[in-house]
Amino acid sequence: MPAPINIFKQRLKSVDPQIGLWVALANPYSAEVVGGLGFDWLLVDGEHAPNDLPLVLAQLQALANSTSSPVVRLPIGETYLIKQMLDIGAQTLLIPMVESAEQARQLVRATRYPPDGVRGVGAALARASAFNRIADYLPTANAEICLILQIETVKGLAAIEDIAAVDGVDGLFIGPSDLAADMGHLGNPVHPDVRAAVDDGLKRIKASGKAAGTLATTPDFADAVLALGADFVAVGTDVSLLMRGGTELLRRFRSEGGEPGKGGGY
Ligand SMILES: O=C(O)C(=O)C[C@H](O)[C@@H](O)CO
Repeated sequence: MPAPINIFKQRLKSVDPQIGLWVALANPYSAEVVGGLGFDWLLVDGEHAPNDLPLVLAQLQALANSTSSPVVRLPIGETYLIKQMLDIGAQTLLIPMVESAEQARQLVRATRYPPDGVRGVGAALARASAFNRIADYLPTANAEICLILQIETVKGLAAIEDIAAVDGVDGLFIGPSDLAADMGHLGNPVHPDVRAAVDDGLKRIKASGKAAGTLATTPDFADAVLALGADFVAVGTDVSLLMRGGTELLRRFRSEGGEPGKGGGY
């Protein structure tokens, strides 16, 4: 029996875009709630949500029966973290702040077993191999790993073609918030200059033959990048859904209710 098929990776080859949701409440119960909504993918955020390895594991377990594909974002692209996330069963990783082809090559090697890479062999202990019940996990795991690298600085934008050309990189994700900050528009991911840079970056990623994705902070933003041909787009976050829904509900009964966050949507 081989490693589990990575549905998210497979769907990147289809013409239909994958619509996702950012999951940042850092809780397996709420992850299970959104896991039943029907999004194509759910981003378990290990960078900006208070997620540690055990909590990411609990959310992967909570999503085990969901039709949504879990994508796990690491706080940083460190080899040991990649090893740990793959061993607990993550098959699609999002790595922030990538700015060069050399960095991309190192990240690819961290996701692959030798001789293609340096992933440590611990499958006998790992959820990823169903605790060694998947007899052919080791020879089949590499092919089911999907590596998405984040482009979210001006330097990263300039290196898109070099990064996309690295074998083993399956997609590039443009991070509008950090890109806006690096462009001098902190807190305004929908600034016209940022929007133009995101759109141009997505077009270049597509032209490179790799999958292009982003987090659209407003519905208009989502419509625009989907029209450009983006392959995987997160269209909201669990945190903002809770904040916006709670704010609007309270305002229904109490006029002094607060305002949903203005930080660029979500
Ligand atoms: O830079 C971005 O935008 C992203 O990488 C997504 C954000 O980090 C996400 O956490 C929402 O703020």
